[in-house]
Amino acid sequence: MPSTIIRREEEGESLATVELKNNTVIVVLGASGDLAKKKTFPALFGLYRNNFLPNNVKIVGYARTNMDHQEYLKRVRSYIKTPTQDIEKQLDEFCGFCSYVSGQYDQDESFINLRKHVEELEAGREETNRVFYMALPPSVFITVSQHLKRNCYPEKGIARIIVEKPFGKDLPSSRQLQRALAPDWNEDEIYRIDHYLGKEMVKNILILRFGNEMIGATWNKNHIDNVQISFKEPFGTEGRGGYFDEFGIIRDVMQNHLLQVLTLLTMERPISFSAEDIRDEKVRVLRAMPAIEPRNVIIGQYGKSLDGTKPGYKEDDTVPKDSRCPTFASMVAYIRNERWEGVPFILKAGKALNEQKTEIRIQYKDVTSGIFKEIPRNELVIRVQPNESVYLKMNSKLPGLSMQTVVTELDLTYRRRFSDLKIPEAYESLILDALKGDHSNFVRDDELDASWRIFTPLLHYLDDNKEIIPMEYPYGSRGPAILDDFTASFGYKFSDASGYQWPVQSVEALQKL
Ligand SMILES: NC(=O)C1=CN([C@@H]2O[C@H](COP(=O)(O)OP(=O)(O)OC[C@H]3O[C@@H](n4cnc5c(N)ncnc54)[C@H](OP(=O)(O)O)[C@@H]3O)[C@@H](O)[C@H]2O)C=CC1
Ligand SMILES: O=C1O[C@H](COP(=O)(O)O)[C@@H](O)[C@H](O)[C@H]1O
Repeated sequence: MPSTIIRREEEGESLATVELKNNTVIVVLGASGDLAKKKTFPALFGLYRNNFLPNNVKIVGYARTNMDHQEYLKRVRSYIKTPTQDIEKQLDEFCGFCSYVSGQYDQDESFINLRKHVEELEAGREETNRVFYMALPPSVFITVSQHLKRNCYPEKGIARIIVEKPFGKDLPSSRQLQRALAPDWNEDEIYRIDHYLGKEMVKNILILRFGNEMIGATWNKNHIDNVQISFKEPFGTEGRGGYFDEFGIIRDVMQNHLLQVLTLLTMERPISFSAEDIRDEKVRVLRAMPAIEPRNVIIGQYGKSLDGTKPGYKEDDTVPKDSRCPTFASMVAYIRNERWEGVPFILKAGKALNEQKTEIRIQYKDVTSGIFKEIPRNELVIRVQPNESVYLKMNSKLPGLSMQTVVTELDLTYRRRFSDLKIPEAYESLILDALKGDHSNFVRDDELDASWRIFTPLLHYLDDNKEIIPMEYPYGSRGPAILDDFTASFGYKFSDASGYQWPVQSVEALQKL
């Protein structure tokens, strides 16, 4: 009987989009690391619990750490934390198909050893599909991908390689990485993860835009004054200072996560929801964005909290005492096309701020003046996390006999709107996409190139000009003091909205204002 792979090829099915339902081994390289612990294994377990892993799947961990099978399983169990206690049986089943191989990242013998182990697990299978998940530091991406190709590439099945960011530090290093991967892995086999593309509300952007005439019709420079995309974390780089100092907030979250969000917000309607149609439109809009100009950027670095209880960035032992690394940045991107000419897209990202929040705020233009003395602008807010929601801030008449206006909102708060809500973790959704052969939520090579082109001149400018020192902001604040003037200078109007409170307000209290 011919293998299903051969049949599929004969029938003209592209192997790139084949769903791996059977005969699959997933190898997690870097299985002892932080990413594997926090994201990869919990996501694999989440997929298993929901019956989304291929039938009879095997999961192999690979890392340098020496440990025996039992010790490894103990680790895997400790990685998986769920609030319910009823998972013990499922955890036992999950561990039943997990195993571990220890080896080096730069030695053929180690990878030959890995192959032998995988082959034992595959014994009796006609088709041998292998998914390699690189939960590894970028310094070993290339050597590992080369060793995998040489020693572990399946002869009778589909191979896929999932690569984690960072994909380089600038345009030249990203291209170098691309050139190193390209001879061994074709673009169809590579899945570059940007985990923001797996987030529920980020995946919702195209539906909100293209599935609602009301939103679609106003989605342009004629109606939208400015857009803010904000990423805020209430904790510093504690424990990760060594890694972070080499990258900084712009490379860590802006060039990738926030730019991906911006791209989905601004691309034109794709011909279909297929991966290539979506990615073609994303590349087109990225190519219409000029490089970020340094004069449209502010950078900051957190110092001690005002009450002195939280340490400043440079107090971390792994951070150089004279570090100029930005832990906060805000910058403005523009798009030179008919739809967006002149609209500022304000990106803001920071660590050690006052709250945890990722949101998109679309601020509409002022209504024609005349009948209103002062009336706030409409804002459409897409709250990516936490408390996923979409709300449209709008003006309404205050109930009663007067003609007083009040800011209120059309509110789609997910946890109130949907019962039995379970929002999948971004990594669950992305690993499932990779198993399904769906590249829509992964970064294509030309997309990566276009995104680095937008950021590289700024990054080099900041790296080279040693006299540029980030502005200090206190741990736990909203960022550098200049921030509000900066956003206001690009047209953002902050409206205190006369005591606006969400979710409910008393009419009587508002009448007294
Ligand atoms: N469904 C839901 O979950 C809803 C929740 N709400 C909640 O109601 C509250 C108010 O919401 P909303 O009006 O949208 O948001 P906010 O008033 O909290 O913030 C509006 C924007 O203004 C910025 N900002 C805050 N203070 C200033 C300032 N002094 N000068 C200039 N800019 C400033 C914020 O930036 P920055 O982030 O940098 O501080 C943010 O981008 C929030 O807590 C929101 O979460 C409202 C509606 C629905
Ligand atoms: O990629 C990264 O993202 C996280 C934030 O991810 P989130 O899903 O919690 O929003 C960030 O903390 C980290 O510095 C960065 O490398």
